[in-house]
Amino acid sequence: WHLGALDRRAAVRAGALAIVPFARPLPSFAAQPDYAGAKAALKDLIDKDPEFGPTLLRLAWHSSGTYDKMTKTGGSGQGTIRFTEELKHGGNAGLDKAVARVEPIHAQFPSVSYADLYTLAGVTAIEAAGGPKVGWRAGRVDALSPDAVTPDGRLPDADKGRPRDTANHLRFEVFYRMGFDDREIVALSGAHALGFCHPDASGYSGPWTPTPTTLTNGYYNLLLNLPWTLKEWDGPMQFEDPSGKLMMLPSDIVLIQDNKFRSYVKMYAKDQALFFSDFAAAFQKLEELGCKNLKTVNLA
Ligand code: HEM
Repeated sequence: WHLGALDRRAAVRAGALAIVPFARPLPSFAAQPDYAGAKAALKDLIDKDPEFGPTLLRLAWHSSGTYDKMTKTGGSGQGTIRFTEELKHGGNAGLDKAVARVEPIHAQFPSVSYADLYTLAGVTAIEAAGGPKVGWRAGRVDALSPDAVTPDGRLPDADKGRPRDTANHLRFEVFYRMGFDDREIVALSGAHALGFCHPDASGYSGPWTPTPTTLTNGYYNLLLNLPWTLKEWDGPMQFEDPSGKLMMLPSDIVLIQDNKFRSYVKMYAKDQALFFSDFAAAFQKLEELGCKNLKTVNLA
């Protein structure tokens, strides 16, 4: 069915343009979600409370760290960590507070999905802590019901008993399941340069480094150079430095007990730039596991 030029003009005059078959689809006037605005609001939240930055980073990681490459389930893509069903998973203790503090930002930018917002919070926190710029792409679509929540047990436990069991857990049950290798496990663990363990969340206590709001390769240097001993207390098994102020989880200490992990710890302890570039690549991979059709957007 083809209209000649004259018929086409007649059709336009008759107001029938929309049914002319060769008319192009009308451009969409729906506003692009304001990702830059959302990022600025997240940055503002962190600037006002720098110790909350690491908690947001942990939120981003736990929202992504449920991915299973075999079944292609889990991952950050559907924003499911906001559901009580997922927040009550053992590993997510304390993250209800982080979800609650992101809520007003979602209310301010409702067209940015929760899934995008949580991962954006992670990369914003890394940058705010002086870390590398991590690539971030938009387009995650929130699940509307908790049906997409994956079973509890996909996030790492900090202690599986013997060091070899903890190492096997990190490798086979958690990080290889997501598609990471040993080098990436050690690079990602460097995030523990930031933040604290909270007795009312995980039960563990204290910061890993003396500068918990600044990302450096200090975590690796402390692991290698301090004499870590068992902390004597009523809480779960953790290690402390001679001052008693810094801590390591059994899953951190495993990174110097296992020879393969240890070689990467040494590598990053010597070279902060290499840590930053490996960390940025691994974190972008993490936050995009299982996500489809992501697109680069302007964040400036
Ligand atoms: C290797 C396995 C890991 C284990 C067993 C582990 C375990 C933990 C535990 C028990 C806490 C304390 C939570 C609390 O009490 O508030 C914590 C905090 C944290 N984790 Fe991990 N983690 C692991 C890997 C990672 C990764 C891959 C990242 C990010 C790339 C990460 C980032 C953080 C951050 C930033 C905090 C501090 C949170 C805060 O200050 O509120 N962790 N982790």
